[in-house]
Amino acid sequence: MDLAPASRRRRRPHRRCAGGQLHFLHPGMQPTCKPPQKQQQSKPQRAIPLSEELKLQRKYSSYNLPPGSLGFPFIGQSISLLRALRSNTDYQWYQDRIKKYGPVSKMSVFGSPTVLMAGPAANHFVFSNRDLIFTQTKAINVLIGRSIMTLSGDELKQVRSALQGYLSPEMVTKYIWKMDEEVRKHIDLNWVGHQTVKVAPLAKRLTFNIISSVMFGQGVGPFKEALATDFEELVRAALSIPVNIPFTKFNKGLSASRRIRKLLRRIAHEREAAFQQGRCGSADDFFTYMLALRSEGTHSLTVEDIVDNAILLLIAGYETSSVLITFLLRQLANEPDILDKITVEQEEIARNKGPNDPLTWNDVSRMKYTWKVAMETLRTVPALLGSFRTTTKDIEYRGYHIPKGWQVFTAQIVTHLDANFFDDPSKFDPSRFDEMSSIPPYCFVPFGGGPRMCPGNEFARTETLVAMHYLVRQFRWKLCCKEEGYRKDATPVPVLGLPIELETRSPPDYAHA
Ligand code: HEM
Repeated sequence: MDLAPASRRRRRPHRRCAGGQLHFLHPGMQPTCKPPQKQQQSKPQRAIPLSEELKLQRKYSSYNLPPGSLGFPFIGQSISLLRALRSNTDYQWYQDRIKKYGPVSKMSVFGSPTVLMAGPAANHFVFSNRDLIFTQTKAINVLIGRSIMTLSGDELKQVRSALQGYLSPEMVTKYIWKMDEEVRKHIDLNWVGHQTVKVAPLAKRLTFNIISSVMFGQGVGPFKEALATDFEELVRAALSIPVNIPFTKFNKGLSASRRIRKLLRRIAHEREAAFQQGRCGSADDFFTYMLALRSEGTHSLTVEDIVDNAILLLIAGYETSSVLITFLLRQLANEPDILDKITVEQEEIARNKGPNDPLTWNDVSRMKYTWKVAMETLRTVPALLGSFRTTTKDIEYRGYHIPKGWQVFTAQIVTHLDANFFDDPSKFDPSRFDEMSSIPPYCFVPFGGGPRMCPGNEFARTETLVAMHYLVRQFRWKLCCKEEGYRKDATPVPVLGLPIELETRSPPDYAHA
């Protein structure tokens, strides 16, 4: 079976199905949860057939496994967790488990024995333990190839440092004008003159356009539409069962992956030639940046590897940021006072600029209040569920043994909504970020933490603030369906896509020239 171009080339580090998106895609911590107590280990449910459970008990007879049950073979707790995510009751689901078993419990999700860990100390452990690696779905491995997510050792260090460099504030300063240009174009085309718009798909389109314009420059111009559709297909397939039968999601994803790869490979080779002839500089696009680093000996990635990482970066970047923009707009529809304060901040920044001057890094650095509102949005609706890892050897956490090959999982929402760390946690209150130092480490983790913390956080902050600058100055909006809820798939999605009624606020004197 021809799975994918990437699959022919390389070994896969591991192929456990985690059933999630990029599960992708902070020190001196004292554990805040109580130590494990015998009475917390309530009677294990006898859902798993006796022989299986006996096998397991025999295999790990000398282990002190965490309390909890692995449930039915293969299914385990997957269905009940998925149901909780879909109905947006996952916080309660985690709380029920924590109440029953304590902050460390075993279960089985998405085909693997998994240890759920709760609390800031658990976050710290998962983010920084060297014996844990990113959990990957087989589908993601096949579709995306040998990206940073699958690397280890020196290769991982090299790629991580290259990607971090490309997404660093110094680089964002150089390409922020492209974000500005894409936001203005997007608003002119999709928002101006419309009475209602659907925010979720538009935000996705906007963040896709921004990241593809920053990473590939004009190279994808004529192919942008097709590329966006192919990426949608790829993301859908990343969550599917990896069986290559015609017309399945996975099969369509494979075809999309081949088309994306073909286009990006061509652009990469063109850039390689231009770079060798001194016709482009390292800040021009992602490929030239990576080729320039290679020529300095910083890494030794092939063009094929660079293409794999470009695909990963694009996927990691656009889905998550679009969730943040969508939920910011959703929140602001119900918070006129907060919206007014944001508008004042943005008008102040606009006052000293010409109508067509793009926003600069300095401008964005002054959008402090707007970013607090964005952080509060990420606290209450994290763009990613949390972090999944897989153990590379038997490990120990708080006296419990976790066997090699098991998954560990921490959910962001568990600390984000914990009243021990955030007063009145269900209240939307951006002022809690006035003093960042008042938030204990590893409690607010929308971008993860430790050595694998999101390298795209500055990129995400900048594009979100640029988008908010133009949207809040130009429009006011109301939710078409006041009670519209949201479900969590790989990322949170408003059930109807968040249709809003738009009202134009002021003459668009800063619209795209
Ligand atoms: C609001 C927007 C974003 C959020 C909330 C977010 C969140 C995260 C989180 C939580 C992780 C770590 C997951 C883990 O530890 O399991 C992560 C990793 C990652 N993110 Fe982001 N992210 C965002 C935007 C971006 C953007 C814009 C980019 C790129 C342009 C990006 C690129 C990456 C990459 C490459 C990784 C993997 C890092 C590694 O493997 O070491 N992210 N992200």
